[in-house]
Amino acid sequence: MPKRECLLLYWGSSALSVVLIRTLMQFSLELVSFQTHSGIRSTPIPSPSGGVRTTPLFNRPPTNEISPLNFSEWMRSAKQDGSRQSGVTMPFECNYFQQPRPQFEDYNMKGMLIENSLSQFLKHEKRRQERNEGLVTEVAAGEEKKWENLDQDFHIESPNIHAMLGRVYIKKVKVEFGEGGVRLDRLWGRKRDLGYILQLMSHAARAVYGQTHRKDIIIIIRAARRETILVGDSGVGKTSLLVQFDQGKFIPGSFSATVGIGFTNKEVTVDNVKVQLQIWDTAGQERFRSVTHAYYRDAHALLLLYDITNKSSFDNIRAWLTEIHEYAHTDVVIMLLGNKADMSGERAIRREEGERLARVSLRTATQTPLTPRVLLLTAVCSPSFIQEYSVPFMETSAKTGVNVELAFTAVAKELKHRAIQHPNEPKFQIHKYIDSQKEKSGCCSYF
Ligand SMILES: Nc1nc2c(ncn2[C@@H]2O[C@H](COP(=O)(O)OP(=O)(O)OP(=O)(O)O)[C@@H](O)[C@H]2O)c(=O)[nH]1
Repeated sequence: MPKRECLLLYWGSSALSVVLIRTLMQFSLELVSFQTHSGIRSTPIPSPSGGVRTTPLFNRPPTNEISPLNFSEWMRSAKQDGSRQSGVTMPFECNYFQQPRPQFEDYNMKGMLIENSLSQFLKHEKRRQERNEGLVTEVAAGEEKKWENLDQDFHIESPNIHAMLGRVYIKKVKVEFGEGGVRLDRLWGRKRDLGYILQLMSHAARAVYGQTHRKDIIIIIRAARRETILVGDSGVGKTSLLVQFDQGKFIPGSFSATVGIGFTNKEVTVDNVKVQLQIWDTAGQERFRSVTHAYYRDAHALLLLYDITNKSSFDNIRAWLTEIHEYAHTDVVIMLLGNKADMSGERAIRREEGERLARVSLRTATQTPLTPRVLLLTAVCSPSFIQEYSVPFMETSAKTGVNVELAFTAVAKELKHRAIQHPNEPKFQIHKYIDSQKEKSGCCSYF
């Protein structure tokens, strides 16, 4: 197959880039990788090539805006620039999306170019795989030292690309260029195979260059942090739960309702892999509902809270599930939490009631009312059936911290396993994990 140039555009996920880079190299595509990055919603630019030095590739940032249409020219002029160095990355501003697009307008785009460092990049990735460390963020978090002694010639050995891509969770793919361009969006939240990726690439190429120019291929992928959203009635303790998880403290005192929505970034290490959680704290009050709906769409996980001392917050869980069903993606991880477990003296909802609600919160229960038939159905189902289809449940206390860490860690584990399950690895059983951890910590003795 002849060599072809490829421009890979993506932002948010270094893991995904590794997989795509490997794929593209398989197809003899000469690769130039370019990563865009959200400057507002995340921490400083993660280097997809880990510890590659960040010496500027060029003395000055490119004056012209880079786009698929002027990319070759841009590269040519860049190569003539005497200041070019090898094996480096360079962050630069990229105002790539010129037209207002609501979902992107808050992004301050930054980019980085990885070029000669690619072989090192892949070597690093291979080592990581050998250590069975999965594909998540180590590349981004890599240390400079690891790069020092790597030799240059690297071969991709038996890359199980199909299997790897099968496990990649492409959150949203968007290809949209100028007039007459192809627009491929609303593809988020699905696992895609190699055939699909290649199809997408060819669509993109056609959109930009037409049938006759198939030289360059452009992919734009958004694969962000694992977004987790806290939902539930006002006053159930969503903000307090997040503060407890993030800062390990509980701030007692007068209750001030959340206005709109806020978020916290938190890194959780599961099985030696760092998972970046972006946790969104929503306002429980009805008047903010339309704001929060917009965020459901991008959620990987939803923590649905009620207050064990407040019956109506429990009764409203069904309404929340209906909303989730309507606005969130079908793959979303849902966990039911009965908060304020420290206030057992004022308990209005027994723990078993929470457990039962979680059981009948089967995927279908979001559409089906809780009729006696549904209850009967779940009552006669085997434990394994229930484990597979029920929503994980636990009681928490944002005040004492009971089960708070566990709730988020379980979600992070589930998301990590969904994204990068190794072929020989058994499926992660979130219910079993929660049960085992609860037993270990002896957390629930006072429930
Ligand atoms: N005892 C006890 N009080 C809690 C707990 N969690 C929250 N609270 C209290 O409950 C009140 C409401 O907590 P918030 O965390 O603000 O509730 P919220 O769900 O974020 O409310 P909205 O922002 O309106 O949606 C505050 O006074 C908290 O101190 C808990 O686990 N135990």
